[in-house]
Amino acid sequence: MASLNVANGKIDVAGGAPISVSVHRKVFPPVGDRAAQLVLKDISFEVAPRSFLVITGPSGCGKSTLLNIMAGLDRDYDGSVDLGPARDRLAFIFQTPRLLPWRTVYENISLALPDGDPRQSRIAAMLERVGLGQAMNAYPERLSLGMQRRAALARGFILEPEILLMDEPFVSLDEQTAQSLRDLLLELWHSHPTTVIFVTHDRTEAIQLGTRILRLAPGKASVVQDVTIDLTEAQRHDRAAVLAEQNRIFAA
Ligand SMILES: Nc1ncnc2c1ncn2[C@@H]1O[C@H](COP(=O)(O)OP(=O)(O)OP(=O)(O)O)[C@@H](O)[C@H]1O
Repeated sequence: MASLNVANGKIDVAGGAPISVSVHRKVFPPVGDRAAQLVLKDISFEVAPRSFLVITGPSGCGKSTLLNIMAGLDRDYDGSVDLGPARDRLAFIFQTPRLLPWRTVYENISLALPDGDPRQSRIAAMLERVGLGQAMNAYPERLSLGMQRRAALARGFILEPEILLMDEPFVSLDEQTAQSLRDLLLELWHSHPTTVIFVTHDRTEAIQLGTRILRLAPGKASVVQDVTIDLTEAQRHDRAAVLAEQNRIFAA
């Protein structure tokens, strides 16, 4: 298994097989009066194991479509995705937390695992870790959206995935709650190293989280920018450093 070394706040990634993505064309067929739409064209990239790739760009540029293709949820495209041996250890955290309302928080996490799986014994600790120790026997309707998203993080990380796909998981939260969830995600990622592919339209979030950013643009159907983010953990929490990086990247 690859190792993750955290030294001086920087993350060095080593070992494992990269993910390889090559989408020649993704076209949505015509719907009603709407003509067929070319959404993705000639997109090829590799993702290093244990890296944190952010796919960003404005609404409608094709971020979710690309993520769904990578997840195998959309197979109607021209191209190929090779997740390597990690393909069997994949988790997906969606924009909506997707908790079953008739199950407690604990049961929602438990249902993600087979009966008798040794990871079942780690659920309570994981819920403590994400700040839901007091809420594990509550039903989702009693939780705030931020707490539901903590539960979704717990359900994703309890699987100990090799690949974690996340589609705008912190959207529609107030900034303080979103920031606390971003901090939690980075903590979980450091202690449970995995390849993360994270979709967001939020440029600040992209820079705070990613080790690399792929930017899509509306109407282009392809990657317009592919940049490495080389910030320390301290810099990721420093507004001025994030803003400077934001100007460097997105002004280009
Ligand atoms: N099932 C579908 N059928 C037809 N068109 C679709 C379908 N899903 C997405 N599209 C269109 O494809 C384009 C890209 O959509 P996609 O959801 O991938 O964008 P996005 O960048 O993730 O946007 P957002 O941030 O708003 O979720 C949009 O124009 C959208 O309307």
